[in-house]
Amino acid sequence: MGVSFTKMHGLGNDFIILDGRTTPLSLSSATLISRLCDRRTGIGCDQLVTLSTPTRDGADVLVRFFNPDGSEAGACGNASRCVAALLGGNPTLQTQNGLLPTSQENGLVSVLMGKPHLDWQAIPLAHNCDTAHLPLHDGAACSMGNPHLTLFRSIEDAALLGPELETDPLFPERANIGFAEILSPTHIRLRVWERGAGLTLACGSGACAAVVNAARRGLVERTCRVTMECGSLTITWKDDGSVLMTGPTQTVFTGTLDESWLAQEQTATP
Ligand SMILES: N[C@@H](CCC[C@H](N)C(=O)O)C(=O)O
Repeated sequence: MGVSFTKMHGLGNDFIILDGRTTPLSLSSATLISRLCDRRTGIGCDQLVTLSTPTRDGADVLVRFFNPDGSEAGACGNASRCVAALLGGNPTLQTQNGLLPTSQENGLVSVLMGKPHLDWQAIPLAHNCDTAHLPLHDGAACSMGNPHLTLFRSIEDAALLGPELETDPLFPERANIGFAEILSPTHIRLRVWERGAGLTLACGSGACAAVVNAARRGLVERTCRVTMECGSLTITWKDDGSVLMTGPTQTVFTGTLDESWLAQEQTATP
């Protein structure tokens, strides 16, 4: 019997969601993940997401996020919102970055992404830097459970500068690179070169990081609309320090993975 999956997206940031809560999945190979994410020979997505039985009190589901290069990410904002929409109700998600409460209202899905990590060791950076004014294109860095650099410059620079900055030695775990244009004190236009995925149409944690990094520098207020290629998220950096992200999600289709893929899992070399 094949494995069923759901294809979803949040503002064009698209995901394969594999639900292993009833039938546990053995998805250990980075090679297989890359093959599934491939848009020509696999299903195709920006991130592959697995659901399993939670291990922490108060969580409804354990969620893991994988990039097309096979690497695992500690956070994925848009996928978190898609999982909440898929499960319905207001599930609490167990992630590498802790428990994330979710809510749904008027067709929009919110995730409380937790508090950004602003100190250089937690992002992590390779050495001590003023994380709001990095000596790298005058960017600002923070972690939303995954590392983000935000540069306040044209979104047109993303394809050119993103690849080399993702692997800059300043980021020992690589980084997601956001290009943010400040349109007004409550509106940012953003494009993100994602670690392990390249240019995507939207990045939820990148939108949170852009608002946090811009607000730290006094460029925007703590609630902002962040517009990406296919629409906008509303981000609020709350007074208690946590970041709330709200926006639309869409289920595209459900399907069943051909059994031959499971044989690949047995033979694929990580
Ligand atoms: N698209 C995501 C972020 C996915 C993970 C990222 N590429 C990483 O490696 O940290 C989002 O919506 O946050």
